[in-house]
Amino acid sequence: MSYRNRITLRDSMKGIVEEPLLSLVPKRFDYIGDIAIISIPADLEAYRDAIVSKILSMRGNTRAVLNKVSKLEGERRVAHFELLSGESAETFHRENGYTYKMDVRKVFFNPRLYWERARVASKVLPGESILIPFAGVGPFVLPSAGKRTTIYAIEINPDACACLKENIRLNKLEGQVTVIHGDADLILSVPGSLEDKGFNVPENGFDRAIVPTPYGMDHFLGKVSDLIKKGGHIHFYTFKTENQIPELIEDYKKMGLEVEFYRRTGNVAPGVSRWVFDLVKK
Ligand SMILES: C[S@@+](CC[C@H](N)C(=O)[O-])C[C@H]1O[C@@H](n2cnc3c(N)ncnc32)[C@H](O)[C@@H]1O
Repeated sequence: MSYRNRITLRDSMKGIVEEPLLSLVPKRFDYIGDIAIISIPADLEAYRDAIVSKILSMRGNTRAVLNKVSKLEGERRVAHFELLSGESAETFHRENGYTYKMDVRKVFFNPRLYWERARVASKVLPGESILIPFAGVGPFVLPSAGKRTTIYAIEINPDACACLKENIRLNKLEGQVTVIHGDADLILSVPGSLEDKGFNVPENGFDRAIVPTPYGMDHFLGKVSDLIKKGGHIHFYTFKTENQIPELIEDYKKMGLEVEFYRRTGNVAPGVSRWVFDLVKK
């Protein structure tokens, strides 16, 4: 969860870091489990130890501090981190009632999306069969499986895949989730490959798909839509500027997908946001 107390990290560094450098101190940072994650600008190099000490004093059980030194990279969407304090980047994170084990340096996980994941899970109905490509360590998988559904999850990063399997076990959801390690784009392109890999594809299609699409993979929506039954739901994530949205809604309509709801779920670059579209197949 993000550190959102009234006293920000920047406030608490007043008197230690002087202006104009003080304005470079991030106001907020994230926690994944007991690991604090910050991005310290290069100009604050001389103050790194002081910043780490301050972070460690802010929450008693902080076991490690990681400095994010690159943006999310590659198809695995993993950033480079420096370990500024502590022994390892392995942690247990609690979100929406489920426990996630992960090594923050090897997998993608964004703790700021906890509310959005709870929102999507609240739409899931018992008995549904649900396709979740780009599953990561399972933050969309576990809450959906917890509703007595059948989940089919695909993930390309072997480390994320191993964590996902471990998290299914940790949360006692074995038997409800089939996990495939592989390229979802490739798997969905070859007819019959889902069945070959152990997925029990329902005759009329899946009831629902949750698609936390990586950047640049919007073409994936057509492939998913082909696998969803009429009246079924797709929660589709995409990166767009606000002025692209009206045209996108028209495109979805032309694909036979009704937009039931959409909203911004975070900013990723100046002017560009992550949006979610709740779509219904007509
Ligand atoms: C934006 S992250 C979302 C992860 C997870 N759903 C979450 O919300 O934390 C995208 C995930 O898709 C995986 N990925 C990227 N390309 C993929 C592909 N072609 N097939 C399957 N998984 C892929 C990445 O390894 C990463 O875990």
